[in-house]
This record gives sequence, structure tokens and C-alpha cells, in this order.
Amino acid sequence: MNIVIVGASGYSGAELAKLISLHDSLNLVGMYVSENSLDKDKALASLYPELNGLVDGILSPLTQDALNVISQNADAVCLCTEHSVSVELAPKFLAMGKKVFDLSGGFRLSSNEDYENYYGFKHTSPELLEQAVYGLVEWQKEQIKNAQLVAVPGCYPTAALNALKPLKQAGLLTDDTVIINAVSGVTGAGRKANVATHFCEVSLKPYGLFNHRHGPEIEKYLGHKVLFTPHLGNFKRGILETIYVKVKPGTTAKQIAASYQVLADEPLIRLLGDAIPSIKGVENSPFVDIGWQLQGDQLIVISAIDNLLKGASGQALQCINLTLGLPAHTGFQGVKHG
Ligand SMILES: NC(=O)C1=CN([C@@H]2O[C@H](COP(=O)(O)OP(=O)(O)OC[C@H]3O[C@@H](n4cnc5c(N)ncnc54)[C@H](OP(=O)(O)O)[C@@H]3O)[C@@H](O)[C@H]2O)C=CC1
Ligand SMILES: CC(=O)N[C@@H](CCC(=O)OP(=O)(O)O)C(=O)O
Repeated sequence: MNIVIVGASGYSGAELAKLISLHDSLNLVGMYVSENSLDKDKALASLYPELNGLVDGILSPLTQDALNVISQNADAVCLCTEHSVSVELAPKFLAMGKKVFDLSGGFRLSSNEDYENYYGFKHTSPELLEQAVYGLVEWQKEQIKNAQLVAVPGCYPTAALNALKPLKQAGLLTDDTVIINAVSGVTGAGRKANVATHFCEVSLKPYGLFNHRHGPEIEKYLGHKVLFTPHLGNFKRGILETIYVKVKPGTTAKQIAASYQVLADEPLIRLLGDAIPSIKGVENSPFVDIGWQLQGDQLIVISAIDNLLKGASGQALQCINLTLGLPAHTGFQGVKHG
């Protein structure tokens, strides 16, 4: 499959360029940035020296000529761009007959109203919201296989949904709101300079109280009320979520463990039981680590991922693999078959 990355100079784009370059069945045929980008015509490895010898390409401006080239040489386009940019670009590539894997939140929610409320813009292609398939790999394999437009899930929702869907599916949750406290490393905010993510300014701190866009995303794909509070932590990559769940009275530890068995054969999910996941355990790796402890009817679930791998580029690669008929974990170094 010939693949193009738009937004290749960003954190998720560069990570995806590396994964695609190392993959036996994928050719990276183009890496693009905006037309007037300060990084146009630079080698990606000049921005990320760790990619020297791994990714050779140059970052090209996304001009009309570039769109013509893409229409000729690509089978699929990965959009590692900001939400509103993805919403503008996806219809163009779909009209060319390309498969589109969008890492932004531009196609994850249901209606224009959601976009006005949580993203602050009017959706210009609301008809695509129904067509888009949510790329939560472990739960949507069949749908992803044939999708033309995949909405790759958000980083925080990936950690939360894999931790909570087994419990929901087993009918163990009460109607109480599930409380999710999450901490992310600073790469989660992207590469662009910003005072809030400046080295001297970052300090462990919550943000987005009651209105972060990942709250409705988690609720939509869990089918349950949540209260989601993200925090920015002073580390580079990784997400750790501590999730407070009221389970039905009388629920046993054995029932909780049994519910997680639905994920037991998934190569990128590691069920830790009563051991506690950490950022250190997942950074630079494509895994989701899930641990839990029960006391009475109060369950605490901890979920950890690398935001740029399972939370973005790694999950995008899993989706690409599925559309090629390959096992979802193909191309991740050192991951054993399930
Ligand atoms: N970082 C993370 O952990 C995660 C990010 N995401 C989502 O993935 C997307 C990318 O995130 P991230 O990698 O962090 O973002 P970055 O800010 O690091 O990178 C954005 C990229 O898009 C390029 N770009 C901006 N405008 C345009 C345009 N009009 N046309 C083409 N390229 C453009 C930028 O280059 P330039 O400005 O020089 O043109 C840059 O290459 C976002 O939607 C983000 O919300 C999802 C999950 C996790
Ligand atoms: C630390 C930080 O700022 N994180 C980002 C979320 C990561 C992300 O890019 O979210 P999407 O998956 O929805 O694109 C934020 O809270 O906006």
C-alpha cells in the first residue's frame, strides 16, 4: 500500500512515518506540511535526528500540484493534522478514491452540534460523520477492515475505553457516573510552540474541566456517563488514567477479572490484574496496560498508554493493517502474536 502522511512534521506524523518506513507491506510515498510551512523542503530527519537512517524523505508543501501527485501515487492518506484541517482535507482525498485515516477528532463525534459545542467550529462535511468508522481497534475490527474513512480515536479515549468497555459489556457498571482522572505528557499537545506547553510553564495541572472534547467521545463509544478530567504532566510522553467505578453490589473480583478476558488475546493489551500500570511501563511502546483493584463495590481501574503510539500513530497503523487484511499488530517490533 502506498501511503502519504499530511502533517508529517508533527509529533504523531513523525512517529507514523517511522512506523510506516519500518513496515514490510507499506511504502511511504509522500510527507506533507502546509503550503507555507517553515519546515517545507526540509528532511524530516533534520527535525528529528533520531530518524536519521530510518526515514529518508523530505517534507513537501501541500500545494495543488502536490494534491495532483497524491491523486496519482497514493492508495491511502493519513491526516496527522489539527481537527479543522482534517475536516477540510478528508473530503478531497475521499473524492480521489483514497482511504483516509484521520488522527484528529474531526470525524469522531455524531453531529454538527457536537462540533460547535466541543470543538468550536461548524463541521463542513457532517454527512461524513455517519460514514466514518471509529478506529478503536480491539472493538471494531470488522468495521475498520472495509472502511474508507477511519476516525482514529483520541489518546485519552483509547486508554479509557479499553479499560471500561469490558466492564460495561459484562453488565457490571451501576448507573453512576464513572470518574476518569487522566494525566498526559506534553507531546499530547503537539509540536507547535505554545506558552502553556513551554518548558518553564508546564506544571502538573488539570485543564478542560467539564468541557474537554474527549468526555463526549468516551461517552459515545462507551454508552455510559463519565466525568473526565485531563491533567498536563511535566513529562514528554505517555498517559495514565485512574478511573473510579461503582460496580453492582455483590460483584466479585473473579467477575471483574472474567470481564477483562474479552481482551486477553489482544496482542497490544496487557492485563495486569491487581498490579498497577505506570507511564514507564508503556512509554515508547504500543501497548495498553490495564490494572484494577476492588474494595466492596468500589473499583479502581488504571490504564496506561503511550499517547503517540497506541494513542495516535500506533493505533492508526493497526487500522491500516486491518484494511490490508493483516493482523492488526503487524509491524510493531517485538510484539508477539495473540
Ligand atoms: N499528539 C498526540 O498525542 C495526539 C494527537 N492527536 C491528533 O493528531 C493530530 C496531529 O497531532 P500532533 O502530531 O500532536 O500535531 P502537531 O501540531 O505536532 O503537528 C501538526 C502537523 O500538521 C501540519 N499542518 C498544519 N496545518 C496544515 C495544513 N493546512 N496542511 C497540511 N499540514 C498542516 C504541521 O506542519 P506545519 O504547521 O509546519 O504546516 C504539522 O506537521 C491532531 O488533530 C491531534 O489532535 C491524536 C491523538 C494523540
Ligand atoms: C496534553 C494535551 O494537550 N492533550 C490533548 C489531547 C491529545 C490530542 O491530540 O487529542 P485528540 O486525540 O482529540 O486529537 C488535548 O487535551 O487537547
